[in-house]
Amino acid sequence: MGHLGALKAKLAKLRRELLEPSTGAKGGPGGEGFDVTKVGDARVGFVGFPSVGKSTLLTKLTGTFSEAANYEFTTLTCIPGIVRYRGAKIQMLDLPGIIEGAKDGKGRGRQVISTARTCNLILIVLDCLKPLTHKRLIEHELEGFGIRLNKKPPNITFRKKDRGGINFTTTVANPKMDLDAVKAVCSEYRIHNADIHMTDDHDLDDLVDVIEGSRVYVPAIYVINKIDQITIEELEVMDKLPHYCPICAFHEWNLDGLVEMAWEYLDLVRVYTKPKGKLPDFNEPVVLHRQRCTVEDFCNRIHKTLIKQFKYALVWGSSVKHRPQRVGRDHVLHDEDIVQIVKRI
Ligand SMILES: Nc1nc2c(ncn2[C@@H]2O[C@H](COP(=O)(O)OP(=O)(O)OP(=O)(O)O)[C@@H](O)[C@H]2O)c(=O)[nH]1
Ligand SMILES: [K+]
Ligand SMILES: [Mg+2]
Repeated sequence: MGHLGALKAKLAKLRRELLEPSTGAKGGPGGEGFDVTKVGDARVGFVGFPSVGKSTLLTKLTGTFSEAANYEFTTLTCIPGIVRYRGAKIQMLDLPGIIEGAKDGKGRGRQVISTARTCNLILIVLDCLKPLTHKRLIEHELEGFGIRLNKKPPNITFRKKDRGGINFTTTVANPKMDLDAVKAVCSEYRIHNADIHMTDDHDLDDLVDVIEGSRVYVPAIYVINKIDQITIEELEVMDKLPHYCPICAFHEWNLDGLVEMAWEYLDLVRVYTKPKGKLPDFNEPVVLHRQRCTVEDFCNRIHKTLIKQFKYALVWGSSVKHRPQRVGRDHVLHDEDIVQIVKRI
């Protein structure tokens, strides 16, 4: 296991070097995405092999035209569109097709994957006639670029020290890694003193991720397109797989289902503002992400300086017992709460 740890760490270091712009033999900034401004409340990127139907999907979902044709690499740049759903504005990005080796500089692969890193959700678009092989290849490309799909950041705390050697503690009964392996990984990174504590059963890859840093954890949906070409029996099998969403972009089958699923995966929280003495504004919710949805986050979205004048907030909704209830800035809001900010005078 120690040997494996050392190898995994070596591999991760080599991968990182390969991706660093300075070492790119072909020149040019390797790690840069397309120059498209982030707008709206969340960003969703379409990643897939050429001609799986990404542009057809963008056009049908957003009404923004993106050229579609039956030859590969029809799309050569990033085409943004917007979907309005439940009061939120969701930016959708059609991207050029990627091929094997994309992350290492093939085609526009790096630009595509760098842009995918900036998304709150990735739609991996697959042609239902060859989904499994393509799925693995795309996952491999994204993972090689530090993107972790449908995964939480590992529950490993890592603290470097000046002395005392490597300390590995865990609450897990039969952990997937032992002290030797942890030491081997650390020594690859020339770390000889550190406290490492693990609460969930993670593996060596997760440890390497924690030490390497700069990983992004993004939800993903496997969008199985062109289901007009398969039988109902085949469709039923695919429909049951986790994170799968079968559609037919061309005939607009199950696009509602896809948007609904995207909404769930984005995990957004809508908060309605209520000016004093007036009815709440239900048309323009403030949209927050579930991980950052305190009253303070809400204030910061309305105005930079609002929190400085903040006295307390009145909240109506499922996050409180009374209606309204007085809460402080740390209070965590729920979807569809109504908030009135009371300022200091
Ligand atoms: N049968 C069928 N064909 C589809 C469907 N969606 C798209 N297509 C066709 O597939 C071909 C490729 O579609 P595009 O939308 O250009 O695919 P893309 O993924 O954007 O392709 P690139 O930009 O080249 O990477 C076109 O001929 C589309 O008409 C579908 O649901 N069913
Ligand atoms: K195409
Ligand atoms: Mg396209």
